[in-house]
Amino acid sequence: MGLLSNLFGGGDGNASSTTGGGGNQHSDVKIHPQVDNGVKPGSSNFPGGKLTCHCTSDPVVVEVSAQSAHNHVCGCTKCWKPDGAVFSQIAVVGRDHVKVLEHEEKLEVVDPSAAIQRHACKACGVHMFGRIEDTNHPFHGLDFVHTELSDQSGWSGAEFAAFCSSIIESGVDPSRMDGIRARLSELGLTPYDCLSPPLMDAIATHVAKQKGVLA
Ligand SMILES: N[C@@H](CCC(=O)N[C@@H](CSCO)C(=O)NCC(=O)O)C(=O)O
Ligand SMILES: [Zn+2]
Ligand SMILES: [Zn+2]
Repeated sequence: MGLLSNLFGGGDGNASSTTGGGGNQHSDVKIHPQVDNGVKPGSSNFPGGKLTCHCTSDPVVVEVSAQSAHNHVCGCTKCWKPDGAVFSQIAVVGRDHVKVLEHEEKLEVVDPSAAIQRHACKACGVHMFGRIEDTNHPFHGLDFVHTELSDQSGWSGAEFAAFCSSIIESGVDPSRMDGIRARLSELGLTPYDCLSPPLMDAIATHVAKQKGVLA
C-alpha cells in the first residue's frame, strides 16, 4: 500500500456521535467555531462540495470533489484561522479533486518558500487550498483545505489537534496551555505538538524509504 493509500486508509474521521459540546468543565475555552460546540461527525458517502472565500462580491470558488481526510485543528502560525480563533481547522484531499471554479485571478501564494503553497484570496486573505509541489515531500499529491468554507454539511470531522505548542508563537500566553489542552481532550481532539502518530509514522516511513533503510 502506498503512502497516499495509507494516509487515506486511516479512518474516515467520523466519530459515532458529537463529542464535547457545552456543559463540560472547560467549555469556556474557545478553540475554533467548528469544534467549540462539539465535533460534528462526517457523513458516509459524502461527495465533497464547494469552498467559497469571504469576499462579499466576486468570491473565489473552489470545487473539492471528494470527502476530506485527516481533518484536524492546527495551532501553527501558517494555517489560516478565522477571526478570533486560536486554531485553524484543516484537512487533506487528493490534489486531482481540487479545482478553482471562479476568480482564480484573485489567488496568490502566501509564502512561496513554504512546503505547503497556500493559495489565498488577495482581497479577503482566506486560504483556499494549500498545495505541495515538491514531488519528494511525504504529502505530495495531497492538498490542504478548510472545509468550513463550504456551506455543505457532511465533511469529515476533526480528529486530533496538531502543533498545539505553536499557538504560543501567535501570542497565546503559555499559562493558558493546560486549559487549552484540557479542552481539546474534552472535545476528543488529542493534543499533539506535531502531527498525529499515524501521520508522523507515515512521514518517517517515507523518509526511511527514501534513505533506503526500509524496503
Ligand atoms: N511552529 C511552526 C510549525 C509550522 C509547521 O510545521 N506546520 C506544519 C503543519 S500545517 C498543517 O497541519 C507544516 O507541515 N507546515 C509546512 C508548511 O507550512 O509549509 C509554526 O507555528 O509556524
Ligand atoms: Zn476573498
Ligand atoms: Zn498548520
